[in-house]
Amino acid sequence: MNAKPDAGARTWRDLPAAQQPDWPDSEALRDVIAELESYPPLVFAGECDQLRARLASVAKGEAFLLQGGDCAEAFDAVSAEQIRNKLKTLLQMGAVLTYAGSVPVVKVGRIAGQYSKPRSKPTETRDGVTLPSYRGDSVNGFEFTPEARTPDPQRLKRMYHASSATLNLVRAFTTGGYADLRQVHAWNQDFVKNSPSGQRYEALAREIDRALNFMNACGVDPEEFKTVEFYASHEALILDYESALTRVDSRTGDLYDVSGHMVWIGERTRQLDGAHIEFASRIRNPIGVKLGPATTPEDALTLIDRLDPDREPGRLTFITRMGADKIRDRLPTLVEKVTASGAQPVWVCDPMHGNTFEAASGHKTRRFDDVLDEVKGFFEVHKSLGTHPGGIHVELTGDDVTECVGGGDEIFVDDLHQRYETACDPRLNRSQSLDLAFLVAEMYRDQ
Ligand SMILES: O=C[C@H](O)[C@H](O)COP(=O)(O)O
Ligand SMILES: C=C(OP(=O)(O)O)C(=O)O
Repeated sequence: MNAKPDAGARTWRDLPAAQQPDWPDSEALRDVIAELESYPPLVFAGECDQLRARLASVAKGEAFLLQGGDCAEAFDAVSAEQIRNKLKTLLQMGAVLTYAGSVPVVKVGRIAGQYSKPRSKPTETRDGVTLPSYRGDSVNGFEFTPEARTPDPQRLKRMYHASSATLNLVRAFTTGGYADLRQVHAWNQDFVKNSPSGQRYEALAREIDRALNFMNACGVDPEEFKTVEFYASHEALILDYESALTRVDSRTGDLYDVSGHMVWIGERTRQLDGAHIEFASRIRNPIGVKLGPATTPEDALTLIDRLDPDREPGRLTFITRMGADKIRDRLPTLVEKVTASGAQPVWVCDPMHGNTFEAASGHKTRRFDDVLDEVKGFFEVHKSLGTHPGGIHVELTGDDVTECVGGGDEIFVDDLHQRYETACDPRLNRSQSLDLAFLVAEMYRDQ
C-alpha cells in the first residue's frame, strides 16, 4: 500500500460534480449534512474489507458476482414484503448459479441506498409544463408537480433511515434462518412456482435437498449453509450524502464510505477530473465503475491508475454496459489492453443499461432476449481472451411486474401497462430473473 499521510483529506469537495441537484436552500442543506455527519455508520469498515476479499476471489476466477436489485429504490417500498421478495429472488438466483454453475457466488444487492438517479435531461416537459426531472427519492418526488419535483435536502435523512431499516431486515433475514439453504423450497412458494422458471427451480431445489439430506446422513451439517453473506451496494451519486457518511476508520486511519459495503460510479459521472472519481479514489470500499460503449482503453487504464494504483484484486470492478449490439465489438480491446497492463479488475456485465428502448405505448422497456444476448457476448469475449467473466449486474425486483418484455413466462409489449411500477428504468421480474440465472449458469459451466 502507498503511504497516505493525507488519508482523511476530502479532496473531492473542490472539484466539479456532475448530476448534483440544485438544492434551493443551502442553509437547510448544511443543517442536514451536519445531522447526517452525526449519525452512526450503516456498515462496518471491516465488512467492506471482507467484501473486497470476496471480490478478490472473483478477480482471480474463483467465484462469481451476482449484483442486483431495483433501478431506483423508493421510500414507500420499504416494506417487509418488498424487501423479502427482492432478497428471495437474489437467493434463488444465487442457489441456481452456485448449484448449476458449480461456482461460489458473492451476493451483492442494489439495495439499502439505491435512492438516487442520474438523468439524461435535467428537466421534463409534459403538456407544455417543464419541471425538474425526478432524480430519485433522495432528491425529489416522482409526482409531476412543482412541489414534489423541487429538490428537498430533508430527503437525504429519509434516505439514511430507509437504508438503515432495509439493511436491518436484510441482516435479520440473511442471518436469522430465512436464508438457510434448507429453505430452498420455501423461497419458491408463491406466484413464481407455476411459471416455467419456477418449475425448473423446483426441480433444482429437490436436487439440493437430496444433496443436503445425504450430507446430513453422513453427519455433515455445515454452519455455512445456515446463513448467507450478503452485501449492500448503490451508486455513489449525491456527494453531499456520501461525504457525510464517509468516516475515518479507527483501525487503520483510512476513509470508508459507510453508507454501503460497495459503491459504484456511474457512466455519467466518471469524468477523470471530476469529484466522483476523486471521491472513489479516496475511500477504501470496493469500487465499481460503469463502462459504456464509448469507453476507450486509455480511459480504462487511467481509471485503474486513479482507483487501483496498487493493482489490488477486489478493489476495482468494471461493470460494462455496452448494449447487445456493441459488446462483441467494444469489449475485447478494453479487456485485452487492461489485461496487458497487469491489472486484474473484476469484469462484470450489466446487460440492462445499453438495451433500453421506448415502446409505442411510451413505456421505457428492455427485451429479455437483448439482455441475454449481451450476457452471451460478454461470455464469448472473455472465453476468447482467456479472461474471467466475473459476474452480472442486473436491475430486478421480486415482484410480478410487467416492465421488460420476453422471458419464459412471456411478457408482451401489450402487457407493459398491467404492472409497470418502476420509478425509472424497467426491471426484470422474478420469473425473468430466474430464467436469466439458469441461462447464465449454463454459460458459466460451458466456459
Ligand atoms: O438508471 C439509469 C439512469 O438513471 C437512467 O437510465 C436515466 O435515464 P433517462 O434519464 O434517460 O430516463
Ligand atoms: C444509472 C445507472 O447506470 P449507468 O451509470 O450505467 O447508466 C444505474 O445502474 O442505475
